[in-house]
Amino acid sequence: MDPSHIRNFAIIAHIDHGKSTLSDRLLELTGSLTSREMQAQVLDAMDLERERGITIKAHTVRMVYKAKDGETYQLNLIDTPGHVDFSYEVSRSLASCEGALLVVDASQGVEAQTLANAYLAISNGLEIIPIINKIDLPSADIDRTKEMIEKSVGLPADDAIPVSAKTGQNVEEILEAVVHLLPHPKGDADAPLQALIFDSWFDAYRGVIVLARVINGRMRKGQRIKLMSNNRIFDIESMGVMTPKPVELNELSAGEVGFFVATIKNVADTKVGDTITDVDRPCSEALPGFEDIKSMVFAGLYTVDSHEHSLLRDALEKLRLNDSSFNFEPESSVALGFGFRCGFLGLLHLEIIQERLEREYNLDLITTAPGVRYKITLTDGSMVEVDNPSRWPDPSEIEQIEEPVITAKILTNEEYVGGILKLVEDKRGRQQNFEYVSETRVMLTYELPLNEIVLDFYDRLKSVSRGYASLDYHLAGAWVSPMVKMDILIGGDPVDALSLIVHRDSAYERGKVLVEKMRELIPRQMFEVAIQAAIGSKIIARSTVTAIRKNVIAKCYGGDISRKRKLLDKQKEGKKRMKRIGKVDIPQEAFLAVLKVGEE
Ligand SMILES: Nc1nc2c(ncn2[C@@H]2O[C@H](COP(=O)(O)OP(=O)(O)OP(=O)(O)O)[C@@H](O)[C@H]2O)c(=O)[nH]1
Repeated sequence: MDPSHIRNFAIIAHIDHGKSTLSDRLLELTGSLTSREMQAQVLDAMDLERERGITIKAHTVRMVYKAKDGETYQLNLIDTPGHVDFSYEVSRSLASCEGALLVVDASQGVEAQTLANAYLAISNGLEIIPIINKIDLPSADIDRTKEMIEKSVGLPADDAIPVSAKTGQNVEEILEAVVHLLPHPKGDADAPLQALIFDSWFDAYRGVIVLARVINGRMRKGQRIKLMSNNRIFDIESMGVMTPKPVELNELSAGEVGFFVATIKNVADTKVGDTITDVDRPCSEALPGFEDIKSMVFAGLYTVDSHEHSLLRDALEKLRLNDSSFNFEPESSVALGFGFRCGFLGLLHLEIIQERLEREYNLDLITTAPGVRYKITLTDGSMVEVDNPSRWPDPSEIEQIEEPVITAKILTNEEYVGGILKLVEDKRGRQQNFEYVSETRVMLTYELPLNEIVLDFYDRLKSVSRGYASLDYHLAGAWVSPMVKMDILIGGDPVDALSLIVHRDSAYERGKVLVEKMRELIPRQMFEVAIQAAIGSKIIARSTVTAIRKNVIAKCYGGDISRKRKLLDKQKEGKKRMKRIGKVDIPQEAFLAVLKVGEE
């Protein structure tokens, strides 16, 4: 199609501001969907996405729109994931667009991810149309929202379009604005092929499916293509667009967006951000902005039942086919047996993988405390990267430790600033900026060690702000910090899976709270159990689970048999979620108790 009649755009928003609802409404208006098909929100296809109300994978839909000027346009809506863990994917989806709709909830106003996403769009050179959504709500305040868009995002808001994605009010105006305000793509269809991969996944029936934006040249069925980051060569077997149903095509040319299936076996070969070119007539250089995304958060995954270990490996392999940003390698623990050390983009990513393993593969899992990767310079001058406490070098061999640091932007109401400042100081944060973005809203910019964020930061931020704070972060560098390895001993034996890396100055406090928490979580046994926290050979905290005196069944003395049965069943149920370590049964929660340490 003639590029002057193509518009490629994304919808960006803070979580829950109505991106999916608006996308559905646009599809409906352009006749891409009948209202019968609208029952479920189609863009959030996976069950898990729907249940959690978040969009995990980016998708793209082609719509055909007959505008009021009588012309017919091809509108490609590129859906972007909304969460910080996936910000690289967001930035690549944006790089395949010329414009973006910035959706802001009129009752909430601008939030941290509104800003983060708006800045990503601006830095990718996109034209932005502000959309003020949810105007049907009684608490909607259009003027205030406009003011926030101008003041904090720095975009003119006079032309912002007030809509209700729920009732459909004013939504058609958005389509007109897309056609008239957003620039059309400018590629050259006769140049050598240059296309950007902005998503890929594994489909059980079709193999690896890649979403790409053709920047220059043409992509054709049967074409032999090369991926520029790894020089791998594949043949395009089929291609097309989602409408949102897949429709096969023979060609996509400069400016267009679509999917293709090639002879690709492994989704890890198709890296988001990579450039596709033609083998016989290659382009001279790759598109800018390619990054190999690295895991930021690491945790061990083990099955409660050690016989299920190979099932876990199969499940991880299958999940990895679909998600190249997640990786794993075998590890073993004296306490937990054989398991896997896994790397994730962030905490939400970890939770998603863990939940899918439990739900789709029916596995009962133990996750060890999530941590980060440290760069350690040893006294002999060599350097190692350590993300697993069990590989922590002997302190006498450590010269210097560097920990990853993020820049966090927290947007909140004035009245919660006090509580949040205390929290970020507690978490070793260093203030970079403190700024009023409106009369009552404050934007705090802090540098914080990532290690402190993966523990319990989100939950505590939510509780000190009663939910009125939003957070966005990106990796900013590293600090040299005196980190130490803290071991937990149960009944005198160190439990390797409970070890964690903490800052030296908070080790005592952490240790104290942790052994106390563990004491509450570990059920009483027939004997006394000591719980100790230690740094090296030095015990820094201790608590004791006292022994049970009576047999539980004795309580049912004289009772009828069904009560006794019930009690035994209940005990069995309890046992299932326990892991026996040495002589002691430790419940699953105890392994995550380290996460709760910061809570009052
Ligand atoms: N009253 C009202 N509710 C809306 C409107 N638009 C969306 N909602 C509701 O707001 C909630 C969030 O909407 P979604 O469309 O799922 O939000 P989202 O931004 O896609 O969320 P993520 O995919 O999680 O980023 C849902 O309960 C919607 O029904 C609107 O115009 N008015």
